[in-house]
Amino acid sequence: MGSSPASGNQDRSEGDSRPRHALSGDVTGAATQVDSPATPVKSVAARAVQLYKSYGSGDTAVTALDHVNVEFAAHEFTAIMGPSGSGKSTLMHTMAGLDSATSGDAIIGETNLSGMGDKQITALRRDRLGFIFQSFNLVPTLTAAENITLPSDIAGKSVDKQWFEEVTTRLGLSKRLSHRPAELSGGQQQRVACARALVSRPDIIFGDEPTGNLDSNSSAEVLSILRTAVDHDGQTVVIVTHDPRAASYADRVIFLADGRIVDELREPTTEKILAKMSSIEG
Ligand SMILES: Nc1ncnc2c1ncn2[C@@H]1O[C@H](COP(=O)(O)OP(=O)(O)OP(=O)(O)O)[C@@H](O)[C@H]1O
Repeated sequence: MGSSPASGNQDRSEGDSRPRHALSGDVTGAATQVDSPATPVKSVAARAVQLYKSYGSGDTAVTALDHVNVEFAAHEFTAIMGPSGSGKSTLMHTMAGLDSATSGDAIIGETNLSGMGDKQITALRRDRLGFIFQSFNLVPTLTAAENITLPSDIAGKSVDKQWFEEVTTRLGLSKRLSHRPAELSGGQQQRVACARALVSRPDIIFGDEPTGNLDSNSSAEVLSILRTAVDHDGQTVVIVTHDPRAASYADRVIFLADGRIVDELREPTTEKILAKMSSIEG
């Protein structure tokens, strides 16, 4: 890993032959979807319906999400961007069951999180979602291998050994599995967190600024891991990021401002993202 920094869409040449969506039956986007009657309908991994979140009350109330409607397609990589305070983290956290909405629906697959109790949401997060946080969130007393299998261990699910080996080899962790987080670099720790998210084959991986604490090489590695998971394994990935270069790895970027989705880009490049950001920020 790491010898050839991975690249986002801006570096994908016309002749780029990497499989974009390896699972048959999945389509890449609206442009390919419209004309062909043979194109299957894109399935939705998660959606927000009139999702509303406010903090505080009275004069000090803040609207973090203002009746957001959005779908996250299965087997796609989506990046959420927007100015500071626009509601990115709130959207991701309510979709991922880390925070509850004031009203509206956050739906994972066919499961509506709104109205679910804490225990059910905890189980859903554990069984069906993967998380990658800016601060890695590894357990310091456990080895890399133990951290990777922890969610499955807690859920009482057996880990597919072959898949564990494939993921850890692909992520360049084979020789680091007995190390504790303090013995690993930041980039290695985040690769452990990626392996932890991937190994249980969750319905969706949510990343909250997953490259926020990484240098550019490690960022490129992590983004390339996520890109490969989507292209090669049909994983669904949704990240929040401030970094246009990170967002350029996505299939689609949605832009938030003042708690609303104000724009989106498909096949984004860093340049196109920067242009949208500056028009949104005025
Ligand atoms: N716990 C909270 N209590 C009160 N207000 C909050 C809380 N969390 C978020 N907010 C407010 O909700 C709005 C959206 O916040 P959010 O963190 O979702 O934005 P963001 O786009 O992720 O911002 P950043 O890019 O700075 O992380 C902001 O106005 C913020 O101040």
